[in-house]
Amino acid sequence: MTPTRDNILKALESVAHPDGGTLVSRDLIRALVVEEGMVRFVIEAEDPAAARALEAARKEAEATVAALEGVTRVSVALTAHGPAPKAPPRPAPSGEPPALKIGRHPTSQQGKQDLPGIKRIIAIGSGKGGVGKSTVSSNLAVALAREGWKVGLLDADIYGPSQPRMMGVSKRPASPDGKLIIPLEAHGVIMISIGLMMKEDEAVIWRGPMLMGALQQLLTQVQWGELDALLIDMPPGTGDIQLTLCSKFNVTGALVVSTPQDVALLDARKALRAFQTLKTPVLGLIENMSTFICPKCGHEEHVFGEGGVRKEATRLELPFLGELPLAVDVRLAGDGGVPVAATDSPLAAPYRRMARRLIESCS
Ligand SMILES: Nc1ncnc2c1ncn2[C@@H]1O[C@H](COP(=O)(O)OP(=O)(O)OP(=O)(O)O)[C@@H](O)[C@H]1O
Repeated sequence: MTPTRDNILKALESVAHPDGGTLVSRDLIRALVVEEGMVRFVIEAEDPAAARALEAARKEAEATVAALEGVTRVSVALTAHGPAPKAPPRPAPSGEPPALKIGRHPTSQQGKQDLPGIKRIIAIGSGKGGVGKSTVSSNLAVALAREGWKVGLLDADIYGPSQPRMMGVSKRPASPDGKLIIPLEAHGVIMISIGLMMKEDEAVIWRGPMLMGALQQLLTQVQWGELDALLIDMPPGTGDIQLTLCSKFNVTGALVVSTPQDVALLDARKALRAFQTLKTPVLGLIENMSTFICPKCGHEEHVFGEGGVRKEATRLELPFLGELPLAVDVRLAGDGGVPVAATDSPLAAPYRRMARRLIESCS
């Protein structure tokens, strides 16, 4: 059997850290590479002293992996990423926001972190890309704000941050002291996007630890103020952002968006399972692109199938928050920077209903 990344990490869950927990639970395994039978990885300690204390754990990790079926060679290195106390960060010049510390590992936390002043953190995820997760996030944020909630929206979709376009903002957020980031406001929603924090031509290949550091900064360094809910537009699929968010922060719950199409539902199940594994309650399933009503003749077509997400919610005994139609005006509104939920269009109604259902279920 060829060893996989997953079964190596599983095996490493048994290797204890001298200060409690394991190498895996403390998130110290980096750069795990599996090439046929050859396995290489790094155990990254806080500082050189901690690295020395981990030598026995390194040997145990090596032996544990070497004992796995299919492993022919193992190489485990110990590194320390904080060789000397760092100088305090220089404030960014002239009110510029601090650069996201790409490459920085998240500051370790004991237990899950609350965000002061924020009553609820709600992750909006999907299994598959392109099912409308960002469209739903912006419209739901606006609809909740119209219902009287103070709402924040964090666009954490590093693969394609679309909230600046959908919410109609493009300004780089300011930071008078170079540390706290002042969020922007659009359509009654306080927002920040990972896209607004990066220079336009900055091509970044994000690795897990980089993402985690950047996400942690956006959650903790943005001056969110008092919020009834902070909605987080997650990248599609399951990955490091989901893992960091749900394991390091007290996430109230997750909403999962899917189209009724079978393939999208299959992926949505994976996202649901991942949230459940991370012990994050699923607050509801949302069906996007449920039905298409021809604006010319009024004919209704179930382009991606009918009622699939509702059925799935019933099957899994999870709340179903509603169906959202596929409509050209929803796309045009999003492309134009004014979510349809912020307008008087009849298409705002399903988002309003969804917002009311969510508020009800939270009270
Ligand atoms: N209900 C809808 N009616 C019409 N167009 C829609 C609807 N929902 C989403 N779209 C359009 O589909 C495209 C993809 O939507 P969106 O970016 O919200 O999806 P996503 O799941 O966030 O995608 P990604 O995987 O890129 O993050 C966008 O052009 C959006 O305007």
